[in-house]
Amino acid sequence: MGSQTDEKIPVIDFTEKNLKPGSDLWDLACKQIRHGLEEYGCFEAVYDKVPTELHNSIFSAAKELFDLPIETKEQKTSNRTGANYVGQDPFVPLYESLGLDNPTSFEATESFTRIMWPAGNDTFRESVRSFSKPVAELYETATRMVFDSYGVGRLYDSHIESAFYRVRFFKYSAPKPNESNVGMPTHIDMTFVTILHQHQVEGLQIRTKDDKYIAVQAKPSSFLFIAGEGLMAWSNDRIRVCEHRVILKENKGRLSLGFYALVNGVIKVPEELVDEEYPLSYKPIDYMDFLVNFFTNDTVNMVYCWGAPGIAVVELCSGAGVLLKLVLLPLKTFPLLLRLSLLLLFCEKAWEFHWHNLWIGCDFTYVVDLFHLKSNKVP
Ligand SMILES: O=C(O)CCC(=O)C(=O)O
Ligand SMILES: [Fe+2]
Repeated sequence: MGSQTDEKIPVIDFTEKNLKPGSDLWDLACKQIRHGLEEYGCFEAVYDKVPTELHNSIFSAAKELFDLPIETKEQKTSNRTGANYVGQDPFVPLYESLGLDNPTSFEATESFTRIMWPAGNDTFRESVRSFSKPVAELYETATRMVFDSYGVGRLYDSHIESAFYRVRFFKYSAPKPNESNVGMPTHIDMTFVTILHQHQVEGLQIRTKDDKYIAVQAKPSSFLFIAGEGLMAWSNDRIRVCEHRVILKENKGRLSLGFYALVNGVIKVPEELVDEEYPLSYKPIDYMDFLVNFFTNDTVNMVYCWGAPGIAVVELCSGAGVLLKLVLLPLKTFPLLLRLSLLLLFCEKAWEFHWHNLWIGCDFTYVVDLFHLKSNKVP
């Protein structure tokens, strides 16, 4: 299960000067994007508005941020849900991450920077802003193409007006000998769209429909546009939500960035996307409410697995937008009574969350029904 494949994700060249709405090149790119999103939940954008110097400066900024003491990184920086620091987590021991809201705004980046560095850090602030502006433009152009490709360009302006952006910095430490090299297990993002940008050390992998993984190369000009649950719901399930993971094969530490596009409003399936083949699948979703509910309900859902050599505990909530966590613990850690109560808790949660397609393999790799928008589904 989960072997690698040489299949290729569609690559769209955004450096092409003639890529203008209405041109043949634009129409072709729209088709390729739609194919990428429907088949893989993603496509790769080649983009030159983040030159190598900027690529290097944003990752130096990321490094400087992660080098701060944990207590500094743990401070509250935003009133929005899901921007908080995640780290020192036994479920994802190699992983650390931190979100910065409104990364194109001077005020927001200055306020974040002053919380982290009370004496100020103009280089950090300006690196974040200079990186986020062109990436926001990339998001906007690519999203216009997505809307055009479904014939709903009329809805594009209002969508962009309600967009809300966040940058999330990711850091992975190199696995120690005998430690798992899973940086982040397979999951989906609760964003509308995430644009991922890697630095030097590869690790990002995309899960295909037939349960193979495509490794995404780390190049300064490469940005991976991945569909979160929001875009999947908006498209009435035509677009596949992108399942992805991070595996650290190079035995080196790794930095990466996520540009999150969220929606400050209601996601509603456009009427053009409802037909006999795709009957309406989602009720309107107040997206911020959906995130707030998810994170504040403090859902700790455990999946318990009997049998040697261990016990798998999957927790479905964390502040990072990380939706799935896995840990292996020796069976002897759990006395019989605790095992029984975990099993009961699991059955109850499985029922509550409609995990229809849950299974756990004997090697403790697993797939849980990952989706969180179940309560918004039209029955
Ligand atoms: O590190 C990466 O490239 C991706 C991280 C990720 O998918 C996540 O934290 O949701
Ligand atoms: Fe992710």
